[in-house]
Amino acid sequence: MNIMNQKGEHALHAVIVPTPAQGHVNALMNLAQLLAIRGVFVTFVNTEWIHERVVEASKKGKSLVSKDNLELEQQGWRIRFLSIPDGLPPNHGRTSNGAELMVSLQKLGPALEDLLSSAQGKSPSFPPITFIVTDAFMSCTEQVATNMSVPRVIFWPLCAAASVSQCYANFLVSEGFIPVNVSEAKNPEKLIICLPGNIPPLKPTDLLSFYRAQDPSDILFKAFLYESQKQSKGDYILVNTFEELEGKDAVTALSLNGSPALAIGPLFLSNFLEGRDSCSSLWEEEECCLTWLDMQQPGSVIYVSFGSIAVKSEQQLEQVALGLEGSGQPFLWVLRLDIAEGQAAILPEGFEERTKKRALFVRWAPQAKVLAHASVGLFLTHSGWNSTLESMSMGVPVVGFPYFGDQFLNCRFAKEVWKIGLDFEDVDLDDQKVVMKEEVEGVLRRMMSTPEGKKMRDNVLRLKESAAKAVLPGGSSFLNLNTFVKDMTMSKGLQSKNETM
Ligand SMILES: O=c1ccn([C@@H]2O[C@H](COP(=O)(O)OP(=O)(O)O[C@H]3O[C@H](CO)[C@@H](O)[C@H](O)[C@H]3O)[C@@H](O)[C@H]2O)c(=O)[nH]1
Repeated sequence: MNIMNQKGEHALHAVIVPTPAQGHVNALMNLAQLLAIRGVFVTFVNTEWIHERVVEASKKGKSLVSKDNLELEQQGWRIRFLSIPDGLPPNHGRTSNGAELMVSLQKLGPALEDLLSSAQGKSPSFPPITFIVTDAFMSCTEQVATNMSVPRVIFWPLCAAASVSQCYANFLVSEGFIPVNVSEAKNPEKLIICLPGNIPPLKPTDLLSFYRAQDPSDILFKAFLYESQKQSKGDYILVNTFEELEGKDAVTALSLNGSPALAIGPLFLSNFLEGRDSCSSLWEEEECCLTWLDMQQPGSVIYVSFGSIAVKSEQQLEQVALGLEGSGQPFLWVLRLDIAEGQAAILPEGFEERTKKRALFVRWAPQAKVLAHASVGLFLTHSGWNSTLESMSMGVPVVGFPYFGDQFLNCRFAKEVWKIGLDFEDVDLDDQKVVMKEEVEGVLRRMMSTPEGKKMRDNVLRLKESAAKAVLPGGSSFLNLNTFVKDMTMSKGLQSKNETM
């Protein structure tokens, strides 16, 4: 790929900075590929902790990223990987202590700027940096973009409604909705209808769960309010959703300063439909589960995964296990690497023996391929936004079992707004409550074998169709991404004009 375009100008060069967590890295890696296909050079900056895991997972899998090959060169497009320390000691429990991680990330600006400046000088095969795409929760990029005089593009990895609620968090403080009073969540008069964007009315418990802390000096509470201030100041806004799902107004509401705001998702879907691997798993994907799925009846398997961060108590996992057993359906369950060692302890006695003819456990699955498999009929999920998007894009209904952050909103919207699934009663009011096996079994049976479940399957199949339309050539997200690249080209032109003035 030539660093000059046909007009003799430098090609575009995007720096992409994800929040260091699986869901965020996946979405932005998919964006990196879609930009690269459109002729943009990409520098992808992970924290060292994430980078080491991607390299390690790719050694065992078939991904193209390795320690010696830190550039992904495929079909003429160029993505370069750089990494930066996250400021925490190596043995820090990053995902279990999100507050310390977030505070540390907020201070990364100077190190990021140093890294990019030295990379600019060292690599003549990459043109000068033209813009930074920053995860909405990486406020440290603000000063870097200003100092480098390049546009700062804010990428929202959440659905538009959750993004709007976060973007307007300081306003919600002034309206008295934050801190969230969980006990008022059932009061119909407490619905939040003051947010812009024509988003459905929100319940207080739909807001990011970090705002439930009643003590405003809580570290996460403060950190998310701080991010909110920075999130309203982007030069361009991109959201991982599609207009047909959430409407244009919800996306436009994310621009408080008149900057363009566009929906470009589901980001993984066009790569998936066109057979491109996202190369961003933090753990090795156990492809063997696909062969197991081949042997199951169409639409019969319940896929169970609670994403990369959510941790359910042992007692809760035991009840989930017994509920799955009682459902009578085959199931594929992702028990993550970090907790899989304790697998014997969390699974009820005799459970593995009793279910061995219809159960498979893996540590990490090729999730999109699993959801696309004809044998999968239901997804029991923590309702992370990527999992929700992947499920609807593959036409698989969901049972939501949220844990934190935006998952409560995603879960409720799946049930009440998009009508593609169910959840468990009252989980959103008290996440300490254990959902018992009878309820787990009951909800799974309602989804798998009642007319109500069939209706939700029909609804999700309609969404599957509109998601594919959105990302394929001529679709809303496809065209929005083209518009974005064109606008970045223009803003580059404007910049060089300003420089010569
Ligand atoms: O066995 C597995 C399990 C998951 N995944 C992938 O991992 C990602 C998980 O993303 P997500 O469903 O969004 O969950 P988290 O990793 O928990 O994501 C965090 O980031 C999301 C985006 O900001 C938020 O919506 C979530 O609430 C937050 O927990 C998805 O792309 C999955 O395909 C796999 O590849 N294999």
